[in-house]
Amino acid sequence: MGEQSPESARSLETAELTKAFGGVRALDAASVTFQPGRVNALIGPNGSGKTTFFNCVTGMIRPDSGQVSYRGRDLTGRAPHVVARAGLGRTFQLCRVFPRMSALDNVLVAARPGGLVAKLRGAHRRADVDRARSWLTRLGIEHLADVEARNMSWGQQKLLELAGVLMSDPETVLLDEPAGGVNPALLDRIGSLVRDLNAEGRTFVIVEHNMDLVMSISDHIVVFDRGRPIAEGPPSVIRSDERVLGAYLGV
Ligand SMILES: Nc1ncnc2c1ncn2[C@@H]1O[C@H](COP(=O)(O)OP(=O)(O)OP(=O)(O)O)[C@@H](O)[C@H]1O
Repeated sequence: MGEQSPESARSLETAELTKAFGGVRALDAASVTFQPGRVNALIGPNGSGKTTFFNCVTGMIRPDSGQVSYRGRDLTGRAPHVVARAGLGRTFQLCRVFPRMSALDNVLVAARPGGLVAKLRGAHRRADVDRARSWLTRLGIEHLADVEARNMSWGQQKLLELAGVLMSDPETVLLDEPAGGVNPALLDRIGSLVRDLNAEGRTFVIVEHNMDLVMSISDHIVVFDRGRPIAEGPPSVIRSDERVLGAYLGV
């Protein structure tokens, strides 16, 4: 990917990333750069390839061709735990938590690959427990530490999943529809949390349909249509871009 500036040496980049499902080109030679230190958003109409992009970047599915690199390191087709260890954390559109485990245990189990084994042995490290509690506190759900995830609201479960991701201290966090199905109060909390975590040095890439949230928290927006970027820039530019409007209207 040529000579790199210090910024791009730390960025998340894809080059010509392509993935087809049968006859559908979910990703069509998508070349994207997400700079470090920003709140980046990835938006686009339904079916434009956003989740497939996340899945290819995080090793959930293997692209047919093209490359994924992070901080100058080639991560193409690497397993999810390798991608996570490289500093990329991720939440899912359909939030992934263990429904019959307490909130605290969910965060502890997410902390490390051996977390579930440690849980079964009842042998969590004190330092991990303290850290898990402090993330629950930071996300405003410490009062639910002993509540089973299935008894928490959808929005609270999303915060819980995020707490688990943050336990691994990722430098970059990929959020898949953080606002989906979340009530307005919690939405505000998620928005300010993302901004605060970003101010502390964490990079975000957020797939989101809630345009109010996207426009209010993003520094940089990439717009997908039919599996590839069609526009990018700050919210002020994206808001008035005719290609973006056209993509959403299907013209
Ligand atoms: N596992 C799969 N099998 C078959 N087709 C798939 C699969 N995953 C995605 N697709 C197709 O690939 C295209 C891109 O889907 P993708 O979920 O990546 O889009 P998206 O932008 O995330 O959509 P949404 O905003 O609705 O979540 C769609 O046409 C979708 O139907």
